[in-house]
Amino acid sequence: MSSLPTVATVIGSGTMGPGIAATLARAGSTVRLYDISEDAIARAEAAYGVVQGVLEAVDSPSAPGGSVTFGTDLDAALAGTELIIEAVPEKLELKQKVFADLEARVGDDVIIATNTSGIPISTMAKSLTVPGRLIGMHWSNPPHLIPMIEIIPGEATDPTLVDKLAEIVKAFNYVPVIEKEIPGFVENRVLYAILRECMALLEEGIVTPEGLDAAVKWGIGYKLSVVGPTRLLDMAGLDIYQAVSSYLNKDLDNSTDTPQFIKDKIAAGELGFKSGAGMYEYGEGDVDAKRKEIITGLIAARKTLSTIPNV
Ligand SMILES: NC(=O)c1ccc[n+]([C@@H]2O[C@H](COP(=O)([O-])OP(=O)(O)OC[C@H]3O[C@@H](n4cnc5c(N)ncnc54)[C@H](O)[C@@H]3O)[C@@H](O)[C@H]2O)c1
Ligand SMILES: Cc1ncc(C=O)c(C(=O)O)c1O
Repeated sequence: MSSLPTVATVIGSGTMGPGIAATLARAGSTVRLYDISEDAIARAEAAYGVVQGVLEAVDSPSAPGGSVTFGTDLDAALAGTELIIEAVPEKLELKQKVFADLEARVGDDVIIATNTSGIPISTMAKSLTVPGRLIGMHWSNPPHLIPMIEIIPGEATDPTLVDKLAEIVKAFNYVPVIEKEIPGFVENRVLYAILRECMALLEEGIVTPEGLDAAVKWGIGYKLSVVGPTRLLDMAGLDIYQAVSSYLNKDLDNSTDTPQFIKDKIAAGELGFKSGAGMYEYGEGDVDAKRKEIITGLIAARKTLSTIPNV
């Protein structure tokens, strides 16, 4: 019997919600995608066919009976739900307000999973009436393509939820990684360590954005997609790691704040794809074209990687 919930609810239909909902629905769940914004729901509905096409292209597990319904009626979205996945903006107070609204409407046995990028689960759980039902379920963007989910219990999380959620994740053929709670969890700690150094290299004018993207894609990116960092050390030799890290580690960027040039871009309204400029400039149609190239590349890479053994 599948461990998938018969009915699941996704709260927040922005960048992450629609792909999460579609992945569960394709695997067989009845999913209700809820947002406070009518516009966000309309965008998700309009894009649903494309997301389904991507799931088809990567042979995401499919079972009959699954579906997504879209709406702004919270009670309707929660009727009969067994699992709620919260994907509203990364603001502690907002998430806590959402949890209070949810808890007022559902029974104590309903699981609340949060897609937070790194706010500690224990901090969020403090405001819950049933703190044991809250667990971290961190999907990576785009969620319908990146087949790995971090599972993070907080101090109060019911321990049985960890295995239960891991079984749900396996049921749609994703890899669950169970972690201990720490700010940023594992994936974002590693990503933000890389991004911190990358931004410092750009700020100091050591390399161009194009050069940096090429060096990371074809150097560490390509290699790390096949060999994880631990195995990489065995491949390189621990003695080499010691020799290099003994002089390099102290030279690496250790700033604790966001770089000023990024803050300046944000102040100028340059947020990336969503505003037509960011690290790069985008002309008419460029953003759509880049999004398409990225999705096409991720589909091709996932297909290839799925044929390669874990080394
Ligand atoms: N974007 C990413 O790459 C990414 C990756 C992994 C995890 N996350 C995390 O997932 C969560 C959502 O991120 P996102 O990028 O999808 O955000 P987003 O801003 O794109 O979308 C959030 C959606 O939540 C809706 N919303 C706001 N308040 C709400 C409420 N009270 N009830 C219901 N809906 C509400 C908004 O209308 C919006 O559509 C965040 O915690 C984020 O850190 C994001
Ligand atoms: C820059 C950045 N920050 C956070 C996340 C996820 O929490 C992602 C991602 O999933 O890709 C990201 O790119």
